[in-house]
Parts: sequence; C-alpha cells; structure tokens
Amino acid sequence: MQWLLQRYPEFDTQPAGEARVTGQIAFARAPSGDRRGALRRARRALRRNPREPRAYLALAVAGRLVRVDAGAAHPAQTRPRDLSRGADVRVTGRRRAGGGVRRTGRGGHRTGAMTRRDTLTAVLRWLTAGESHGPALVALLEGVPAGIEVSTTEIADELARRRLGYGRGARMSFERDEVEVLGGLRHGVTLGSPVAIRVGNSEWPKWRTVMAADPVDPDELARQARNAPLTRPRPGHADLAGMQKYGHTDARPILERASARETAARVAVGTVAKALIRQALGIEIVSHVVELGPVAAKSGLRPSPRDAARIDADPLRCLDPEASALMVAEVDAAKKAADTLGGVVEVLAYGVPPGLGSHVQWDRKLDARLATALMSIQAIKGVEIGDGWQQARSRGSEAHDEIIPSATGVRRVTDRAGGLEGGITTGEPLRVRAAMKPISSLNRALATVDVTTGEPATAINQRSDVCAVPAAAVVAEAMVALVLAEAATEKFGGDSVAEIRRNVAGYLDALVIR
Ligand SMILES: Cc1cc2nc3c(=O)[nH]c(=O)nc-3n(C[C@H](O)[C@H](O)[C@H](O)COP(=O)(O)O)c2cc1C
Ligand SMILES: C=C(O[C@@H]1CC(C(=O)O)=C[C@@H](OP(=O)(O)O)[C@H]1O)C(=O)O
Repeated sequence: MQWLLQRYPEFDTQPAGEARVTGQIAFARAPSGDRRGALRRARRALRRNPREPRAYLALAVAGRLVRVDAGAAHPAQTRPRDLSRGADVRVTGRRRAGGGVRRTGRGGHRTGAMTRRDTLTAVLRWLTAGESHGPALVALLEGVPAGIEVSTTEIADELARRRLGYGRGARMSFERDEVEVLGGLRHGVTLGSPVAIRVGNSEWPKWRTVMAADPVDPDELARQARNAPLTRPRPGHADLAGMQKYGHTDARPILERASARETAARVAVGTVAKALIRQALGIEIVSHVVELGPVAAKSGLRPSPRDAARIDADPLRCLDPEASALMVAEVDAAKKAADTLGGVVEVLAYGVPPGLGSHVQWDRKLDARLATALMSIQAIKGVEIGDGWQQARSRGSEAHDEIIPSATGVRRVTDRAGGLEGGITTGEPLRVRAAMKPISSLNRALATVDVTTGEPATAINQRSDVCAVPAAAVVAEAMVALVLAEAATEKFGGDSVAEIRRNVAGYLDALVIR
C-alpha cells in the first residue's frame, strides 16, 4: 500500500483515493503494535477525506475500542468490543486444512444470524429452469473449481441412465435429451467459471405454439387440441395446490414445471458434481432399488461401485435378481390394472472422508442437507439415513455402530448410522434411502373436482409412467453428489481440483484421531 502511494504520486490529486489507501495502511498497522504510525496515518486520511471509514476503524483499533483477530485482513472483519461484558467479540478466520485463513468469499462459518444459504457466497450452488414441454431445461452450477475433467458425453451417458427402468411411459421411448454445455468447460476441463448446461426437449416442435414464450394468435391457439385447459386436477400431483396458489384455472402452467422432466437438469449438473468428488476426494456413488411396491430386495445388500454396471443392466436397477423378476411382474400387474407404483431407493457413497458437514448449526448438518436434497425430488416422501427407521425400533445396544481400532484407523463394526453422526460424516460409507410414492397420473383416474363447474369429476388421465423408481435412484445419486460436492468445497476450500486435493491430504495427515 505504501509502495502504491509512492509509485503513483497522482494519488495526491485524488483526496478520496489517497484517504482510502492511507486509511487501509492505518488499519493494517493499528493492531500490529505501531499505534503511533496508525494514528498518524488515520489522521492524514481524515484530513484528505473526513468520511473515510477505514480511518475511523483504525482509530478505534489503535484506541483499543475494538479488537481484530490475527487473521483479519480487512476492516470488515472487525467487531466492536462488548464493553458491558468485558469480552472481545471476534471474527475468526477459519483455518484451512492446508493452513492459512480461508477467504470469506467461499462460505466459511459466519457469525451472527446469517446462515449458509443467506449470502451470495454459498460455496457451490445450483439452479434449474425450464418447462417439461418447453424448448429446453437449463441448469447452472456455480462455485465449480477449475480442473475437473468432464465431457458432454459423460453428461449424456448419465442422462441416458435416468431414462432407464421398467415401467416408464411412452415419452421415454421417443424423446431424446439433447445436451449442450453453454459455459464453464473448455476442452473437457472446468474453468472455474459457472457451468451452464442446456438439455433440449426433442419434442419441442409439437409444443412450439402451446408453450410459446411470446403471445400467439388466439385463433391459432384455439385450434391446438394440446391447449385444451386441464381443469380436473390429479390427486397427488401439484395440479390443484399450484392452481390455487398461482391463480390458474388450467393445470398446464403448474404441471409443466412440477413435472419430473426437470430432474434431467439436476442429473446434468450432478454429473459435474460426481466428477468433482471423484477426482478431488476419490468418492464414488452407487444406487439401487431396494423396494418396489410390495416387493423388497434381500435385506443387507450393499452394492459397491463395481456393481454399478450390473445394476444399470437390470430392468429395475435391483441387485437381487429374484426380487427384480418379482418387481417386473408387479409393474406388469399394476399396468394391467391401470394403476401405478412407488418404491424405495438407496444411495451409497464410498471414500467419503470424516468431517463433512457439522453439528454446530441446523443447516450445516449433512444428514439434514441430504434429506432436503432428496426430499426435493418429485414424489419422494420419505428419507432415511442409514437404518433410521429400524434404529427407532431397536434398543440402544442394537442400534449403534460400535467403534474399534484397526490397522487402517478407527472403524465402525456395523453401518447402521449410514456414515453420519452429529450431521458429520464418519469416514464410513454414506448410506441414505428415499421413498417414492406411486405415480399420481393413473389410467384408473381418481376422484376430483372439475374446477370450472365445481362438480365431482375424474382426474386428468394422461399418458404417464407406471413406475419411475429406477429413474428416481439415478436422480438421487445426482442430489447426493451435489450435496457432497458442496460440503467438500465448503470444508476444503480450493479453487482448483489440485488445491482441494492438497487441502484434503493436509487435513487427513493432521487428523488428531485416525
Ligand atoms: C423420475 C420421475 C418420473 C415421474 N414421472 C411421473 C409421471 O409420468 N406421471 C406423474 O404423474 N408423476 C410422475 N412423477 C411424479 C411427479 O412429478 C410428482 O408426483 C409431482 O411433481 C408432484 O410432486 P410431489 O409428489 O413431490 O408432491 C415422476 C417423478 C419422478 C422422480
Ligand atoms: C419427461 C419426463 O418425465 C415426465 C414426468 C412427468 C411428471 O408428471 O412428473 C410426467 C410424464 O411426462 P408427460 O406427462 O409429458 O408424459 C413423464 O414422462 C422425464 O423424466 O424426462
């Protein structure tokens, strides 16, 4: 800063600029023992600009009215001294795994009322947009470190996995996901900038008029059978609640966005998250279907990443071949009865280090964050961490995972907790389940009310999946990957994969208990 003033004498002609720099120098000197130097510079800054805030802060620090933590590099990191309690209220820079103070811009713990998602500086965030029959879905993933190797082909492969599964409806057979990466990648490697992905709906030409963004000729619209108002909301879908909330008498504007077509966008950004956690931390994710309607796979099956191809090859993504055959029969029976099915999926993540998430605040708990992410998937109505429900039915002596020493460090004998204790990963494999309710568009349509007449009616009866549990498992993988990627970048910081790797290694080396 001092060099800056000497090198650029023009500052003399810019009182506010000189005051700003001088104030900054004063602030930097104030806690370092050079109080006189700090006071002198603060006074000079105020002569140049009486409104220069850094100068006042420097005066306050030099006058010991406020205290600055050793890691604070900026006036914003000071807090007034709480004189009534005689205590110092301090902002403490969080130590990075690899040493040094974490920069605040990447979501370190914050004091006061702010929570993790309150600020624009959340570590990793993602959003999707687009309607089911619109031109495309788009997804934006922001906070992505540089150096992740990922390609359009990998994203397309993941999207293809999401379309799999016995019991999906006609749309899956003729529609294609057209992937295009719009930003954040160059030559198959992330740049550190936001990753933007477009997933085009190949059915768009049929919907061009009905879903046009701009006004269309009312006569032309009236000729479109597809545009007939949907006035008989389906129990279990978002139709009625959405129509009431947003003031529509047609379900179309609601179902377009409520549709699980949106999950294609999540899987697209989930592919980037998977690549990040695999390449920076060695985490691998696998999922499988454990229940479908009344049929359950053998209990205790724990697929490893080596089983992934076998699971994808199964029509129901089930690891138990006998159960899978029964599930196929169950889908056929439901279809014949004009009915639908739900089920339960399980996601496992291997190679998760101990210490992701935190017990200190409700919205930092990783179990809570996973539950939110999974529950946000269309039709998911229950989330279980490890053997949560069974734990509730057991005595303590049979509910917990006892800890033993081993050649590779402390280990849990069992995996009932699903790799999470206190909202923090334990270093054991992560295991979560999500329960999907049966699809709500039934050929055997349920009772409803026609909102135009107020009279009893049968619900909209449109083509639909009979069962989408295998697809939901792939979506659940993406959501788990996104949450783990968020928690990992939060804990380890880092703007590149190489930096995260160094920080992870430093943290693991320094673990006080192994
Ligand atoms: C992969 C997947 C496919 C789905 N397919 C259908 C479908 O074809 N028909 C339908 O009515 N609901 C389907 N759903 C469920 C609805 O999107 C969901 O029930 C609706 O958006 C209401 O949200 P809620 O069930 O979370 O309350 C599907 C869900 C998923 C995850
Ligand atoms: C399009 C997808 O899933 C759709 C999800 C869905 C719903 O209501 O959630 C309803 C169906 O769409 P439609 O009513 O147009 O037949 C599914 O096909 C997809 O997963 O790509």
